Amino acid sequence: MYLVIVVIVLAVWYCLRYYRWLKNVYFHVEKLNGAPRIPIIGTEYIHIGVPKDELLKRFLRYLEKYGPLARTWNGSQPDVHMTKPEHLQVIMNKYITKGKQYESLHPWLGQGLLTSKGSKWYQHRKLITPTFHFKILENFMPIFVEKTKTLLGILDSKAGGDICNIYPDITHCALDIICETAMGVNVNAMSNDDNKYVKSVYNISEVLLWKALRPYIPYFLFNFMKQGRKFKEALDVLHGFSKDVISKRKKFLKSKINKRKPKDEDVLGGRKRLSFLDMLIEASQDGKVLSDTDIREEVDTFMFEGHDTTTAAMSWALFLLGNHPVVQEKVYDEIRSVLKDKITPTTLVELHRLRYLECVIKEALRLYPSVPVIIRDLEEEIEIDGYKLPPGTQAVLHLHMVQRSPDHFPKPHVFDPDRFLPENCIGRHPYAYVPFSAGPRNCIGQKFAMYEEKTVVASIINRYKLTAIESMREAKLSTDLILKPHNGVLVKLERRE
Ligand code: HEM
Repeated sequence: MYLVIVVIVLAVWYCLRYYRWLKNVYFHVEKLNGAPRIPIIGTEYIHIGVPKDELLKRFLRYLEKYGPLARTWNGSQPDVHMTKPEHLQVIMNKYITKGKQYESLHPWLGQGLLTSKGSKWYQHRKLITPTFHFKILENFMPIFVEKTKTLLGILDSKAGGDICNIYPDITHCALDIICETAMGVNVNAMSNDDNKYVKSVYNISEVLLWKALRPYIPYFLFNFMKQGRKFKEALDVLHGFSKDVISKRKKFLKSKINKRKPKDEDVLGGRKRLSFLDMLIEASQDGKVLSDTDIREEVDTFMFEGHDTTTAAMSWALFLLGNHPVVQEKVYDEIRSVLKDKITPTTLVELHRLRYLECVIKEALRLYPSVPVIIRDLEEEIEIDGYKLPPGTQAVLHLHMVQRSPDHFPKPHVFDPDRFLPENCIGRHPYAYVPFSAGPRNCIGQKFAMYEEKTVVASIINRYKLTAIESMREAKLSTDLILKPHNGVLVKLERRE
């Protein structure tokens, strides 16, 4: 008898919930175009069996068919895909809570800047913003230069020979740069990519993508699977490493304060500049403002956001230059006129004078944005293009599609750095080009990224003539967590002198 009552109550409760969902969510979202929804799995079937290098292409076709505002269903959860600058402008400014899909990053990054929300995000963003001031970034120039010179040494051994893939070398260089600037430690990824920390960064990114493509696997099951165990192993190494660095750094900085007259050389492992970690420890006021966990989460976030993104951006820029010899020579001429006989740029003034190179880097980020998609949680109802989107909808903002819109970029698939000459930007919609996002949650590291990219790319073009092996048409796009060239960057390198 009791069982019958329980079943009836549950059935009524379920029917009411279902009715509410139909009325408040389903009927509104179904007004948008999209593939037919199947109960329980929604439209997830559209990704099943699609290889990694086909995912983005397939989805672009979906958006071409159903866009500019299209819907998919992740079970009963609606995702609305937006492809116009006007959509991005509204969402990026009004909604600052990240989409539910970012939850897979929580075990690694916790509540760091990228993933946190509400007042915690706001306070941390306010606290951390000054550490990205260009005056502070200027102190990182010697690190960019030192790592770039090591990279050139590695590329020298590949020049004049067979076809080589420079993507792994660029990745190691970016990792060395971010480890030293974020934590003040050298992991020597360029000389030893067998390093446990470096390997764990690769492993965790790989597993995160694997899991993102399988939202139907619950976490309790995932933890017992091979991929789940690999994730846990990598996580232990990464957290262990950053905790260890933080505690050593704290002790060191404390002992420095206690010394009456610290020598300059003591400040940072023989260097005067401070790493992001040192600045966070200073701002933490002995745990009153930032706890040790807060600090670790922010440092891990810099590690995650600050190396794969710049690697992809530098690699795509080099790939495009390798495909466009006339543009490459124009960049080379500019570099020679700014650097004269120097191997690498060493000051911000020199970087600012590399204006045409900046246009190249911007155009590369237009065609191949490192972060092709951003997701926001619509916490309140919104009306967009005449459609009512209920609270809880995930707004999926397709930067790569917006940036290839013929309405804003004539011949959008053609590589043309002149689009970014100041006179050609006049009148362009401010949200037609947003590789670093826009609004309150834009990329805090965009200046850092631009300085790093300019230093590395200028130095490579200054030393070698690059010929790309794959054309733009041939190159396959791999949507790991970021947009990468599926086969790496295959080139022939020829020393210029
Ligand atoms: C070419 C290189 C880069 C690109 C294209 C890029 C792009 C982006 C984008 C699109 C976002 C917004 C993500 C979202 O809303 O989901 C973002 C956020 C962020 N980026 Fe970058 N990024 C780059 C480099 C960097 C670097 C070098 C750092 C740090 C050293 C960094 C740190 C961050 C952080 C902390 C956030 C979160 C900011 C917040 O929510 O307040 N990024 N980035």
